[in-house]
Amino acid sequence: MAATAARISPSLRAQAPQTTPDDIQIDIRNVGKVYGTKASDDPVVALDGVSLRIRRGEFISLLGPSGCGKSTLLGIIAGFQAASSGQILQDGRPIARPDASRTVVFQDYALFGWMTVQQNIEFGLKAKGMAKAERAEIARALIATVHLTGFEDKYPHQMSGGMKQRAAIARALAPDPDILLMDEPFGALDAQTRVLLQEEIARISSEAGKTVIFVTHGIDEAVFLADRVVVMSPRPGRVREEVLVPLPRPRTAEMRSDPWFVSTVNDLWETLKPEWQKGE
Ligand SMILES: Nc1ncnc2c1ncn2[C@@H]1O[C@H](COP(=O)(O)OP(=O)(O)OP(=O)(O)O)[C@@H](O)[C@H]1O
Repeated sequence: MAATAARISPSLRAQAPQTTPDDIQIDIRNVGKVYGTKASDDPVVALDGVSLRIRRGEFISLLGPSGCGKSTLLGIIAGFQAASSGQILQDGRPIARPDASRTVVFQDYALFGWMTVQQNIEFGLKAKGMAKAERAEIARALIATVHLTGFEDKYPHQMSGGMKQRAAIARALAPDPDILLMDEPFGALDAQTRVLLQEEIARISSEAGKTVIFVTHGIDEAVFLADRVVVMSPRPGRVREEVLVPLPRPRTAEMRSDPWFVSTVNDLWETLKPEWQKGE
């Protein structure tokens, strides 16, 4: 079963937003996932009894050691795969398949190599039958949002990792999804680019008012970005604890030296270190 809120101090708990049923956008109910259920396979229990309720507009970081089921959970929320038990509701309806209300940003950018930045961003809109002028305008605005103006006609191989990930974020935002799912999106980037993109995704997600679920191994990244950090246990993945982040928005670089930020990152590291070491 999910252990919840063990780390939330009474003073922070008082600051936690009051949640009404209408605010809940994603309701993860006792979800389990077992891989390899054929007789010839050794079953792998990736998730066991995960329950989590996510508010509209909330930024959730899913943090945990390698193999704890973070990507599996994200994939079930996306609709790419089914849960073995339990269910996930979006606005009260079970998620059964991928749809444009939830888009995903992956670590490896997943851009089409034969398309320019502009074409990549327009791709989903074109598939929906949107007129050329309208989709070009949406793409132009998003290109400006992710600071790629001037690179519209570049192909992915002509850009750095950080630029490709900006383009991938713009492409994910193009259909105007309600929910943005991000699976270690900055994992392949160098440390400096990572920090810059963290600040940008914090800005973009609050400006756009999206619900974001952000999978990461990075403790400081998880805390810097989130309204709530959900810490998962080693496999089988369960919700082990949750940390409410009281830092105001917009998040700024100086907050990384805020005493609460520093001590929370250190506490989480102390908690997770033995598991990280075991997983090495
Ligand atoms: N298609 C699959 N078939 C069998 N086992 C799988 C499959 N996908 C994932 N697993 C196993 O399920 C467990 C959870 O994997 P998952 O990728 O969800 O974890 P994760 O927390 O995202 O890991 P990482 O941080 O390393 O990406 C792992 O033990 C993994 O080997």
